[in-house]
Order: sequence, then C-alpha cells, then structure tokens
Amino acid sequence: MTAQLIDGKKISEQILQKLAGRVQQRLDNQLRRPCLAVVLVGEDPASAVYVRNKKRACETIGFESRSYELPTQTSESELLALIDEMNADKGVDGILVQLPLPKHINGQLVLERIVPHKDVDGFHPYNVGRLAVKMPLMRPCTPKGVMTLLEAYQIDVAGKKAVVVGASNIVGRPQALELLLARATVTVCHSATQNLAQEVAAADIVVVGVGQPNFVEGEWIKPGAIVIDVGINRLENGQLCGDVAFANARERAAMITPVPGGVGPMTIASLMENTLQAAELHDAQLN
Ligand SMILES: Nc1nc2c(c(=O)[nH]1)N[C@@H](CN(C=O)c1ccc(C(=O)N[C@@H](CCC(=O)O)C(=O)O)cc1)CN2
Ligand SMILES: [Mg+2]
Repeated sequence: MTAQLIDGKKISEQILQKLAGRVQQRLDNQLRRPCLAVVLVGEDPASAVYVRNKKRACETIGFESRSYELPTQTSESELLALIDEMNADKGVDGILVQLPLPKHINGQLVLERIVPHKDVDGFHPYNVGRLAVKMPLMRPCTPKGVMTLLEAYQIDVAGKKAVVVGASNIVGRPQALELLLARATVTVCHSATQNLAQEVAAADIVVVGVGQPNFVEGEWIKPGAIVIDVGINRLENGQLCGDVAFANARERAAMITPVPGGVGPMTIASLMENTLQAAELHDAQLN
C-alpha cells in the first residue's frame, strides 16, 4: 500500500480564501478588519520565518497585523508591560507571542498574562481548561489544524484508537484533548513510555510531535493507519523533514501528511480562524 498524501497546503489555502470572504463581509457591514498583534523576542531564524508567514497570511486575507520585534535582552517585565498595553487596546483582537522565548523569560507567566479572549494561540490555561471540559473557546492552533485536516479528508475519529506521540503543551496534550472531544480512544506516549513501538502499532490514527527526525519508524505503523506528522526538523543539508520515517511509513499507512506541506500551513490557517473568532468576541463585547 502507498498512502494517499494529506495536502495541508491545499486545505489551508481553501481556509484562507474563505476567511478573506468573511473579512470582506465584515467590511461591507461596517465592521473592522480583525487585527492580530505578533510579538517576536530575539533572533531565532525559524521563529522569524514563522512570524513572517503569519504576517503574510494576515495581509493575504485582509487582516490588520501589528508586529513587535524585540531584542533578545528584553526583560520579562518589559514584555509583560507590552502585553498589558495590547490587552487594553481596543484595536487589537488577537495577541500572539512567538515561542520559544529567550531562557531568562518565564514563558508560562507571559502566556497567562494575555487575556483569554485575545489568546489566539489557545495556550492560556483558561483556554486549555475549556478544551478539557468539552467547551472549547480558543483552540491551540496545531491540534485544531490536525482536526480540520482529518475532517477535510473525511477521516472518522469516533471510536478509533488514536495514539499521540509527544506530550508538549503546544502539541501533544491539546491534541489528545481534541481527539478525545472527537470521541477517539486516546493514548499519549512520552519519554517515560515503555514499548513505544507496540503502542504506535496499535494505532488507527497516530499523531507525532516530538521534534526528532525519524523518531517513529515506518515499520511501527499499522497497515492502513492514518499518520499525522507534526514535526518540523531542518537537516544539515537544509532539507525539512518530520518526526516519522516518511518513505517507509508511506508504504504501510492509508494516508499520511508530508513535511513540509502537511500540518505546518494548517497551524497558520487555524491562527487566522482564531483571530477572526477573537474579533467576533470583541465585537460582542463592544456592543
Ligand atoms: N506562539 C507559537 N509559537 C509556536 C507555535 C505556535 O503555534 N504558536 N508553533 C511552532 C511554530 N509555528 C508557528 O508558530 C509554525 C511552524 C511551521 C509552520 C509551517 O508552515 N511550516 C511549513 C514549512 C515552513 C518552513 O519552510 O520552515 C510546512 O510544514 O510546510 C507554521 C507555523 C513553534 N512555535
Ligand atoms: Mg507540514
């Protein structure tokens, strides 16, 4: 079996196109363009690319974007003060602080400072908690993008055995909550998991986000499984690859996401959806 590719680039472009139409409708109804404020601290080259792509997506669909590019030595209190300003600013709908932050800044403190209805990344404990109690508001972008991809490819999740490899706050944990909400039977694997190969081999749907190339071997994949690779690793030769040994996994899976062009573009599409949602919440508060 050679797996069908799940085309995240195509689906993300369709989402952006629909969002552009909804922005136009807002303008026709005398409503503001949604506004996303993006904060980048330091000079991590990958983060700079992601921030640039987020600003470009805003431009493509007609959102306003504000950009704060701060030096590495920015203090935690300076960053918190900027967030307080943006929280209070009626012109800002969504606030995003690009991760990772420099080591001297407590990232959790910063994320918790963003008011939950402007937390378009969905990382505030309020938003994670709402997802956990089956009342999602702002949903973390990468796991939400994965669910949108599964839906777009008509992959039925209810009753399936889903295995999430990786338990990070950005990917693994909220992904497990999303899959549970969609009524999968969910297992989360992490660095203390024993018999990882056996866990993966039992999965109808496997989602991998650990940040290590070829971490999941192709031979572990159950024939006919759905493989979602959230990893983005840059190799020494400059090529990008995921966390799954793609060529071998593709020979066993029914469907698989490529890297690049799989989950990555969906993260940005979900962020744009969340920003529109934040603008709608904001309209309701202003009225
Ligand atoms: N505040 C946040 N920080 C980080 C998040 C996040 O969701 N919020 N996720 C990642 C990085 N990320 C978004 O910020 C992200 C990563 C990758 C892509 C993407 O489109 N990847 C492309 C390849 C792009 C390239 O050439 O490098 C793909 O996979 O096709 C988008 C967003 C960590 N930080
Ligand atoms: Mg990808």
